[in-house]
Amino acid sequence: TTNTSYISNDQALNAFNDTHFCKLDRNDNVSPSCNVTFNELNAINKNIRDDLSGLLKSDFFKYFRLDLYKQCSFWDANDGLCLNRACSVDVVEDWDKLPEYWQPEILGSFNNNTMKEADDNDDECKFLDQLCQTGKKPVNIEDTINYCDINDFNGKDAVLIDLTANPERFTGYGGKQAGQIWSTIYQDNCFTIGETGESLAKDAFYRLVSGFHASIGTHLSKEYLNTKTGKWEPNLDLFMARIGNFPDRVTNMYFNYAVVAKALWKIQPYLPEFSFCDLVNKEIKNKMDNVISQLDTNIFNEDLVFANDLSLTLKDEFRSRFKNVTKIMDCVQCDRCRLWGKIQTTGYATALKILFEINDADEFTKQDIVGKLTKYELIALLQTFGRLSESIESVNMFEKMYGKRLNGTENRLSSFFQNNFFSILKKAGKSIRYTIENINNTKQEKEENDSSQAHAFEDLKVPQPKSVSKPAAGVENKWKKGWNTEINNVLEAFNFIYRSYVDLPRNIWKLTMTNAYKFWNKFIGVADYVSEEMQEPISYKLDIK
Ligand SMILES: Cc1cc2nc3c(=O)[nH]c(=O)nc-3n(C[C@H](O)[C@H](O)[C@H](O)COP(=O)(O)OP(=O)(O)OC[C@H]3O[C@@H](n4cnc5c(N)ncnc54)[C@H](O)[C@@H]3O)c2cc1C
Repeated sequence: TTNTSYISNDQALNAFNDTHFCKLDRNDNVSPSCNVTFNELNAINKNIRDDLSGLLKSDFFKYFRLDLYKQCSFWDANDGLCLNRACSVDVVEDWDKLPEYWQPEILGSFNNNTMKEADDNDDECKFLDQLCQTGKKPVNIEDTINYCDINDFNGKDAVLIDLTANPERFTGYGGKQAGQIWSTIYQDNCFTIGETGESLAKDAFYRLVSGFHASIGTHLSKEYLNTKTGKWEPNLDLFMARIGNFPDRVTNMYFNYAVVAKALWKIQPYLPEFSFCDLVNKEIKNKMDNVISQLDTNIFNEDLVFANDLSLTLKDEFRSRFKNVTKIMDCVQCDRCRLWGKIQTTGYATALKILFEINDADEFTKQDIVGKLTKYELIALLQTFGRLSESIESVNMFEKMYGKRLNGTENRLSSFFQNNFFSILKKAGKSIRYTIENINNTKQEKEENDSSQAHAFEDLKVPQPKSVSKPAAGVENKWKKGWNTEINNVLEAFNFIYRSYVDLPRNIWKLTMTNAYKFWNKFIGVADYVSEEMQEPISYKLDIK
């Protein structure tokens, strides 16, 4: 069910006492299988951001090829079609602007059923489903090591998509259909093998799915369509309702980051053998090297996942279940969501293949597996890492927004508590007390002075001066000051009451609009969203001095 994105006064007051965003200790390790803390991953991510973004925008990595309209094999998916413009994908039509290796005549070879066959005379760049390895030819792709269906990318109905023109963001897709996809994916975690003692594999599977889900939620919260302004902007409330209030979901995104990062780290030794076609080869390799050299082996320990006798059978089950997850993407009824869903599940599938299939293998098999990686698996791997990198950056951005809001709330609340009517009365009480106390003190001081003088004169045996009957000038001033304070306090209190009445219609209007928004969103079936301004608790809006 959708969590409400409205922050009530009570919640804000609780938040006032609880400044710990996501309730995570950033110095803790991300998981038992990751020897790295949240802070360390944040630091790594900061260092690689620029190179990674540059890489993903390069001509080599920014295009993806996919059969977007593959039949959903799980159920009749005619239900819940997303008709929003934001759900659609723009496919490439102006081919002239594309680099040579994406031209239709070269791409045309994809539609050829013989494309996977080795051909000694072929230009290496034409083997676009393989990584164009120099001196190596594509070989038969075995399906016993794959965690996804790698044929999704070379079917005759596959289209080429510029990912930079189709960013993953809020689409309005949701409701029963999206819920059905997610629950089917989570149900895939019901392993039949290794009920006991193998919880790490199940745990890893759940974390992968949940981290993927949370990462999507983070992107759609970061690029949310503000229907009032027509601008794409971050929506803190949506983020908190979907992810920020669930530390485990945030953790699972970091876990996924560690998994994919480790897979990239593992292919680094083979990087010199990759050939990304002459034009971009050097530049891409340099950038990839810059990114991967910031990672290290401690990020994730894949050896722990399948660690006992059951491991082989469990690994098979894990593989086929994850393959199912990638297939379920065909049932997503929003093109843009399906595209990014497919890319990311393929990215995770590729990471799992690299992590688990080359683990105990000899050097020849390792090279063979990495050598057989298809271009689309590599693009998906890097793009998925890019998505996770952005998710982590977004978590930190939302944390700052949350802190700012909290400070704002804190100031407004403390200003409210300092200046509300009762405080003013309390202050007034204090100042009355202060005035009376002052008068008493002055009296006491005077008496003490008189008596001490008496003692002194007694000691000196000289006649005592007569006591002064008129109040001293300082006491008179304090009376006057106290009186003025009282008048000011009364005026302030009246002003406050007056402002409350003036603001009342505006607050009633806001309350009505907030509920109308919620009702409308529910009626048209989009996420329960109330615009930022509407969400602001009304009591904060009272501009009390
Ligand atoms: C493959 C796929 C891709 C999508 N891509 C996009 C997109 O690009 N843009 C877009 O706007 N929408 C996208 N959606 C829709 C989006 O994911 C949500 O389904 C939708 O916004 C409705 O959200 P919701 O709050 O109803 O709960 P949902 O996100 O649908 O979640 C259903 C239930 O799962 C549980 N849950 C939620 N998050 C987690 C988590 N991280 N870990 C564990 N449990 C969790 C909660 O109990 C929740 O009620 C996509 C959906 C799918 C299936």
